[in-house]
Amino acid sequence: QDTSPQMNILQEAVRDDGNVKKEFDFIVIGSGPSGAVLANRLTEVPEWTVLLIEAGDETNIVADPPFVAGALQFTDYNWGYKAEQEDGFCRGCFEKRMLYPHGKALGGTSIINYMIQVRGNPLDYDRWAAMGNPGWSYKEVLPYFIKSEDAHIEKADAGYHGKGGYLSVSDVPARTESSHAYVRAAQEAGYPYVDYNGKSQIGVSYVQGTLRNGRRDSAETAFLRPVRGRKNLTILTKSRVVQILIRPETKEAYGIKYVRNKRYHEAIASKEVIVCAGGIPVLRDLPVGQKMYDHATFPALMFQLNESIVIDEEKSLTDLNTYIQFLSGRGIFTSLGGVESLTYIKTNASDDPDPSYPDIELIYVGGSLNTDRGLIFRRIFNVPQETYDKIWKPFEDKYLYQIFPMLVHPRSYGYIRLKSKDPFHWPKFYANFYSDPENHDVKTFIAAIREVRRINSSPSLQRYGATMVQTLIPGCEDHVFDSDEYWECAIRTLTGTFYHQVSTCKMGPEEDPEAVVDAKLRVHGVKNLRVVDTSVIPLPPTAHTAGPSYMIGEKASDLIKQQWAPTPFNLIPKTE
Ligand SMILES: Cc1cc2nc3c(=O)[nH]c(=O)nc-3n(C[C@H](O)[C@H](O)[C@H](O)COP(=O)(O)OP(=O)(O)OC[C@H]3O[C@@H](n4cnc5c(N)ncnc54)[C@H](O)[C@@H]3O)c2cc1C
Repeated sequence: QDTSPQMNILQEAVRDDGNVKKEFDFIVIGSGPSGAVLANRLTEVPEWTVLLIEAGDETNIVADPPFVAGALQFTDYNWGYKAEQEDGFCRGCFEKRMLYPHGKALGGTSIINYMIQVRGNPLDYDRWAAMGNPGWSYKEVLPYFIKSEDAHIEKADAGYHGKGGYLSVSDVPARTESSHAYVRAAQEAGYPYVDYNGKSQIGVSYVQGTLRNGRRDSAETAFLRPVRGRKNLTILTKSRVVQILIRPETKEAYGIKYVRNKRYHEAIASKEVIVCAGGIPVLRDLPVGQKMYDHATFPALMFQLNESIVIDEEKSLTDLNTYIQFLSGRGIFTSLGGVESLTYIKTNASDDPDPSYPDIELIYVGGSLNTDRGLIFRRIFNVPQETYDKIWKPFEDKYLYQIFPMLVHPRSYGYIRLKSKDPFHWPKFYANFYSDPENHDVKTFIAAIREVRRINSSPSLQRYGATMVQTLIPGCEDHVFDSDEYWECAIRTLTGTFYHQVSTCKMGPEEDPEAVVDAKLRVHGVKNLRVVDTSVIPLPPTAHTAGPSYMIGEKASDLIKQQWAPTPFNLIPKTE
């Protein structure tokens, strides 16, 4: 029984015989980072008409303050998926499942995400290219990252950032004293201060966020709002695509069928249909959804400090000043849900030959799951109330910071299955974390936890008496604290994700049995149909995935212009 609200629409939907057929040059399905960029860039060509179609609604100012990012998961801007129950992880989560939020709004997941902006490691892209995807090496994609960007970063590496692009990437105005202590401590532990979106990634840095004047800069505010007046751009919200129309004889995509206001409609694309729906499988006979990588985390690595230098949410929210500060783009509301700094490390579990290739990202939060007394953060990680009461509650009036290690290159991968042919049925997500035969993913996490402890022992944090919270995770009491067995139990008991599902429509050459699209993002064996979103990413990047998704949108726009533009058009890099 599917209890999704969308089911009701289907039951009530009736065939609309008075279908208004509309024809466009391009139909873009989904308005997340990739789709919004495409809608913007394709309508730069005055001769073209574009329909951008989005299942979710327009957003409003609720999404603006970065600090409330986590709470947006509990609004209608989230499809509300959950991953399936499996044995090897999340054993102690509520219902033994992870929440699997996905944005459903104009702007896609960039409406509910944490705005952490990371491009990835140069090797990520060089490896994509080496897998048979010409055009995707770091040297070739870097211009697209720069093209999108309007950077406001104090310690930016010269030559790596853009000015005047649509997407504002900035330092975060809110920084706690504890984050300064942590950044210093990481440097004392041997990590250089880096611009992780610049020359090299390994090191520590304050986080860069997609913020404009301290507010969320989403795919909608950055790429759609400034061009909504274009006559050749039609945006339809609350319109859900249920089918891509394909001529069976020629295998050519020529339009879509969608539901809007409980009626079926069709729209025709004279050139292409472009799927930017964030990896929801819509095709058949190709290995869609067979492989799904994701970035796992462990949400219970906390350290206690002896001074009040972390986020004090209660005090901030009851202080009028907090609201006044936000009006001028300052103060705690500009914090990315508490995320303040990132450290890229290569643990001693890594067997990658390249010394510049991290295997873990450490996300520093100047607070913990108890900063809001278990209201939102606990629910995000599906931590049961009893577990919260045991681990976090006793520290509610203490000062905790938390590190979320993110496994950037997991060997384990999961998959997606359709429940039925009904497009209104939610798919089933199997994350399949920690299932690689050599247990390498778990070993990497354990190595990361030990490295975090080493950083924590540096003088700048010891000055505040930083000590690890050592309450045993329920279910792991039989193990000795800090033994490898204990940590393995802990990370398999409380497990989270950073929501970076990739590879479900993998990019690769035709001879690659896992590939769904080619290096120009055209679906193998179907004409006039592309997939342009994070699902094409062939290997998990050393990044959060919105950054790569904007880049993929930029690059795809040029690929499409190269193929169809009536006159040569402002392409990067220049075509020969
Ligand atoms: C809670 C959360 C926090 C995150 N935090 C970060 C972060 O801090 N930094 C970062 O880089 N990444 C983050 N991510 C990931 C990142 O936001 C996504 O990877 C990125 O937005 C994906 O972009 P996309 O263009 O592929 O698709 P999406 O942004 O997912 O957009 C897809 C759009 O398609 C629409 N759609 C789907 N099906 C249909 C249909 N049938 N008909 C019409 N429309 C449809 C959806 O409603 C949605 O609006 C986070 C993700 C989540 C869930």
